[in-house]
Amino acid sequence: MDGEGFPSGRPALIEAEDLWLTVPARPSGVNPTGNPGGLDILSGVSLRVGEGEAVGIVGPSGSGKTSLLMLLAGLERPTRGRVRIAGTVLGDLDENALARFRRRTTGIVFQSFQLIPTMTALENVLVPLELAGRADGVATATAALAAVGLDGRLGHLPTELSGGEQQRVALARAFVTQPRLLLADEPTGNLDTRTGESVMALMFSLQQQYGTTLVLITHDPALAARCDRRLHVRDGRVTADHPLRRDDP
Ligand SMILES: Nc1ncnc2c1ncn2[C@@H]1O[C@H](COP(=O)(O)OP(=O)(O)OP(=O)(O)O)[C@@H](O)[C@H]1O
Repeated sequence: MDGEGFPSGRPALIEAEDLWLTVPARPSGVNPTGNPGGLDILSGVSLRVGEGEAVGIVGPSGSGKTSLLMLLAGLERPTRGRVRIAGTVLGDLDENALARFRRRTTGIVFQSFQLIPTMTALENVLVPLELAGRADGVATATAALAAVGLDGRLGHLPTELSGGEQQRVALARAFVTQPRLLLADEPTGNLDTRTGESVMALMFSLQQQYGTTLVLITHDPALAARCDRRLHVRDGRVTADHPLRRDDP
């Protein structure tokens, strides 16, 4: 199927149409996708995600999940096709406008936390607030860290925090500007099972509290099952789209 999916009954926050991502063919000339002009990482992916919806993206390693997320984040541009987030077509924006739009609209959480190593927990969470020109930065960042249970770790550097604590700082940083969209790429991939579960409980709780739209890449079926919908990606295509939790009939 083409990934248009089930109507969620909510206004769309993400509308992606016929996304292709093609990279130059490998020097060996061997190209499993059969495109002589290059290697198709994504092949005509279309999807709509409703405001406030949580979508789990599952699929084999190398199927294109992270690449799709990068296009939705505007961190990569598609070779063909269009991404519209909250009514804005990302391809219409130059790099500066795109960065501003992303700061206003999108939070991102990665498997490897991606905290700035020379900054304390508080300073890491302050970064998006300062970029947004917020005068209330310290109080807001402190409250965000308290909300993830880290009010006792404000002055700690990432190396002085456990993996679960680092990911909670990353969640605080992602949510502190209350973005409409949160993109998460295997956020529990580097955590043990129990820590991963508590980080995920926190992420879903913040997502529901703020009504954030969530796109979550995961290899964990239990995590995908906590989403409203589950998209299967295989060989650069969306091959199935299942409604789950709240949209179940
Ligand atoms: N810039 C690039 N140049 C060439 N190939 C790339 C590039 N980026 C990604 N790929 C290839 O595209 C395919 C999809 O990669 P992607 O990281 O999106 O997969 P994934 O589904 O997220 O995998 P995983 O579950 O292992 O993280 C892979 O085969 C990868 O090697």
